[in-house]
Amino acid sequence: MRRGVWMVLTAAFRVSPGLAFSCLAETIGRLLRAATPWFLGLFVAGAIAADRGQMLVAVTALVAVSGVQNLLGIVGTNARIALMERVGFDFDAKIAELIARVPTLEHLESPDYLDRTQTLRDGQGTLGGALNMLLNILNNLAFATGILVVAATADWRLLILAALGFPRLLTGRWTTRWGRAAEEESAAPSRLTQHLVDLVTSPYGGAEARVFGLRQELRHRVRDSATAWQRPLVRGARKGALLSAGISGVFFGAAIGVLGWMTYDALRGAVSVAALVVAVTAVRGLENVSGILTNAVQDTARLMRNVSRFVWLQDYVVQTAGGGTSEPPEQLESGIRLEAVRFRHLGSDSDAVASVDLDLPAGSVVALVGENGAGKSTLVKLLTGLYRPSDGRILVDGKDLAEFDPAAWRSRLSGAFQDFADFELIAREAVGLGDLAAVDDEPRVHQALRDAAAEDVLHALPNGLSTQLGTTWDDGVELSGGQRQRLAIARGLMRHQPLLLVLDEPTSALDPTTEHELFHRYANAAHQARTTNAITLLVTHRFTTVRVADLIVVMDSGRIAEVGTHDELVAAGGQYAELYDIQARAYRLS
Ligand SMILES: Nc1ncnc2c1ncn2[C@@H]1O[C@H](COP(=O)(O)OP(=O)(O)OP(=O)(O)O)[C@@H](O)[C@H]1O
Repeated sequence: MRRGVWMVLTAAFRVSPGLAFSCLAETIGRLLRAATPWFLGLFVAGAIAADRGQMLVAVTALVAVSGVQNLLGIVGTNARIALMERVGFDFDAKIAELIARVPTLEHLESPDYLDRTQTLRDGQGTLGGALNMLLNILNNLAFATGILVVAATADWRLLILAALGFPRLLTGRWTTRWGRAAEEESAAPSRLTQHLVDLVTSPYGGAEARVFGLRQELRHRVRDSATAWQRPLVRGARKGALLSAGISGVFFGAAIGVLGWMTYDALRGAVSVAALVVAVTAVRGLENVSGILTNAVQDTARLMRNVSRFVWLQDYVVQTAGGGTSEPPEQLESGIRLEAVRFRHLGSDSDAVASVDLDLPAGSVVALVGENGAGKSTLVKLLTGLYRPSDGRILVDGKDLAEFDPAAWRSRLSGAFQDFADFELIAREAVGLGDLAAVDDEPRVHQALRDAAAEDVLHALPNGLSTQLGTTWDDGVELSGGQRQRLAIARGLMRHQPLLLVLDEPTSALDPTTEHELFHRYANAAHQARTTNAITLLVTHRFTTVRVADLIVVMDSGRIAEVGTHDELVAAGGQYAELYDIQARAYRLS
């Protein structure tokens, strides 16, 4: 809890010390407001004693308190709004930075992680809101403390009234529990109402509703589910209101008793009239004290819920962000070797990659084939450092991949993936981002487009490389799935001389002939550029496109089923030969 509060406070003072101090103006204003009964008492005492000086001082103080409190309120509120926004942005930036700092991808596939980060992202504003809550708590506590001090100095009996509000503090928990139970009870009907409303208002559902004459029926169902949704909430709110009214009744009953007792003492001269005036004017404030404390407890719990998600993300990043510090080699000497590499996805009960031993020689073109779910993409993610092996080692020129700085290793990779990112930027950037340093280098971008056989995509763009992609933007154009994929491939070919070029089914949206042609291009380019000793790894489940690879690796259920050249594997008559034959025949038939 302390860490959360400290985090919000330090963020506020770091983002803008001036605004952070200005927020305290509101708190001072609340303290002044709490002192109002005391000045009123001073005024009445002056009036009784016919002390004009005291009356003047008291009136001046009352007017000043009211004016200054308003002024401080305005300064504080404006500062609070500006600061909330800035703290919110500061946390947004931190969340994005923290998420990006995790070098692997496993977390992005974990339901628990996704649930938590989704809530965190949904509630990004609420981290700015956490500051708001903190300031509310501070201001309200300042008022409560002020009014308690004023009451205690006026007459001890007023503290009985303050104490009588405390049942509210205890019953606050019941109200929260009722509220939560009501929310749970109404969650399903609420979703149903939303679903029915969507059905009626969406073009597809709307069409069926009309064709099948369901409009009347759906209207009744919406009404019934909306009633079922609201009923528990209304019931919960009514119970809470009744309880609160009961506590207020007890409080005001006691207040009448205490004030009557004090009036009796005042008539006897045992209590000053000033104290009586303070008591009368402080009653309302004293009733609020318990409400303020109840809210403070509830707001603190909400604040901690918001901040604790951020603290969780920070801790998670610290736990997972480890990695080596070594630099990868400039050029591969022997290649990459996998030794008994095993990987299991979080929450899965079987290995996606099971004890794989494999040599990828430097300078080779390797094709990784296998049926859906064989483990190809998982192996690629292990090689690119996006997953860490559950067991075993990946050696790059004999050195464990885990020893390399993850960012340095990734800077020496290049590739295109089946789940490619769809950058809605101008075309030059959408390709050039493959090598950030060359993002504005048009000749390089053109070369990458040529290498990816994507020149024809460029011809389809009205403003060439300056065309905005994505129709949600002004003058943006929409490309087909295949065109977008070719731009992604071009992006993957931007980086010069990577140590490992991975093409993980980047051609899945293309027809087999184009894929075949593209792979020939890559293989030729890789063979010509052998001086760099880079490994080109092409992943596909189309066996017919991989003949030219130096090495074909067949995966099956997470294991290496076969390794060899096309001729060797065909001669072996195993899985590759069989599947190659089936696919080649199907291809010839089509
Ligand atoms: N995020 C994940 N969580 C749990 N299991 C996963 C996850 N991703 C993949 N798997 C499982 O791991 C196994 C290997 O998947 P992988 O994506 O590596 O296969 P693949 O050979 O690339 O398949 P495809 O050709 O369909 O792309 C499959 O059984 C798959 O269901």
